[in-house]
Amino acid sequence: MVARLTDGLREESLAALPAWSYEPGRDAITRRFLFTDFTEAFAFMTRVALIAEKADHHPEWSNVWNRVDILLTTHDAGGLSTRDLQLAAAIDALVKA
Ligand SMILES: C[C@H](O)[C@H](O)[C@H]1CNC2=NC(N)=NC(=O)C2=N1
Repeated sequence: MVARLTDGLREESLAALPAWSYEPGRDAITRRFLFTDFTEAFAFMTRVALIAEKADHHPEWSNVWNRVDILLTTHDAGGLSTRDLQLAAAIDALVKA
């Protein structure tokens, strides 16, 4: 099983993911994505879903029209792990492309 990140490692790793916010209450990271409309938002969610399923690591998320809110944490570890950092980086790459 993957381990929760230590405080030091978490701070260091999150410096590489500046678009994400740390949520201490959940030991999670969150990011809001805004698109032009629902079609664009849902297309993004579909791409994230395929990546998440392949990695067997899934976001907690919600969608309202053009907005997608994503929270990443590792349930098996009880907090943030390297699996969340990897998924966050892959999601960032999707919106940068
Ligand atoms: C059995 C399966 O591998 C686990 O339940 C996976 C699935 N997706 C997961 N996603 C997230 N975010 N955290 C997990 O601990 C997790 N565990």
